Amino acid sequence: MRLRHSLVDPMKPIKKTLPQLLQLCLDKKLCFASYREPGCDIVTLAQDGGEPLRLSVDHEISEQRGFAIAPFVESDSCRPILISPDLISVGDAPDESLFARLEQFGGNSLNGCGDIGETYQCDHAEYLQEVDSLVTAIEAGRFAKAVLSRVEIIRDDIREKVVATYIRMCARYPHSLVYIFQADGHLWLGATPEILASVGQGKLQTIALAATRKNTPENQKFSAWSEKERQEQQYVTDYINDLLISFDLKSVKRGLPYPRQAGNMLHLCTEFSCDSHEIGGKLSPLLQALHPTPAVCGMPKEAARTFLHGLEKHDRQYYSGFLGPVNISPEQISLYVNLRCMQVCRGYAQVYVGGGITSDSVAEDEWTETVLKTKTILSALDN
Ligand SMILES: C=C(O[C@H]1C=CC=C(C(=O)O)[C@@H]1O)C(=O)O
Repeated sequence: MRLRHSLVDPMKPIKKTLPQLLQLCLDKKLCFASYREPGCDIVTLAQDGGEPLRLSVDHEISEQRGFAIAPFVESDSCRPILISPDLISVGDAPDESLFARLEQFGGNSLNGCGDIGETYQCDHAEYLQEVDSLVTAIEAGRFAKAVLSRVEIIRDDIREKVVATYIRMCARYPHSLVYIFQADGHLWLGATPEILASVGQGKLQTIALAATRKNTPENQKFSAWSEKERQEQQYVTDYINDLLISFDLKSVKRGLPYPRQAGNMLHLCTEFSCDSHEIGGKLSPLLQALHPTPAVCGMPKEAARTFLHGLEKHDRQYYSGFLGPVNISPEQISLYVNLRCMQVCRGYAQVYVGGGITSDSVAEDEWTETVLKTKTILSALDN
């Protein structure tokens, strides 16, 4: 009897894949990030050495190169950091040689999912009460809008599912920045639709994004959106508009609001752009003034921030901070607000969601909206 030739040539090494590259970065406890911007290839970058660069106010972001991550509020366990690109892989078929190089890279036992201790998870009834106390404060004239957030804890060890979830999210959310990063004791992944600031091809761009509906053909028409929803987004538009004027940017162009897709949802969006030369190569002062916008904090900013600080019992950490690639492609910066995201820890994971509250908010509807937002991550986690 003659044996048939095997279809696999035993002498030819089997090509390794992007999921294997990402798993190697996780297992070696490297500082790394992988991301996919709308319409672009997946980019993976890894750093040789276990600690990311800590960013401070002295670092002008446009002079850096790497994947930048900034928290909502800086703390000892959550700092603004930059992962350096000692190795870059573009696309989903990484070159074989990258695996050998990665094997030589040094990681850090502190990287990867730490056990930071579960964050406070407020339940349905408590969330409704928090919305009501915000509405009361708004009616008393303390501020006009505040963005309340909460955490949903998954009591399961999902570390083995992280890479597959990220790959699924890349396929499912073509309109979002999809990312995974591991650094400084943190492991996060997310799919965010909100550009905070992007610079490239001579343009600076940002958007005012707020108000949420399910993605249906009817909701894709601006006319379907209520006065409450339009007002909720208008606060963000006015804030960004005034801020760009205060920076004396003369070439600012502003579009009309339209419903913009974000996974299974739509948000109202107004696009802003101006000539990037007007900021004279200095993006950091603008970022510091811009962030957090009323899409994640409130209006006026300080009054809302102070009230939220007293109300929310969890630490937002990197949720509603911002992150993205800085000069990975030359002179191209894309920073997104960190929404629709999950922090992976040893034995559990935490999904962060929030929503804008105004005087017309109905507490139960606000809860339902946050449940919808958790689905961005949870549906990709399951299958
Ligand atoms: C704060 C979040 O979303 C913001 C962005 C778009 C729509 C929002 C809203 O409808 O409230 C939020 O302002 C979040 O997803 O956690």
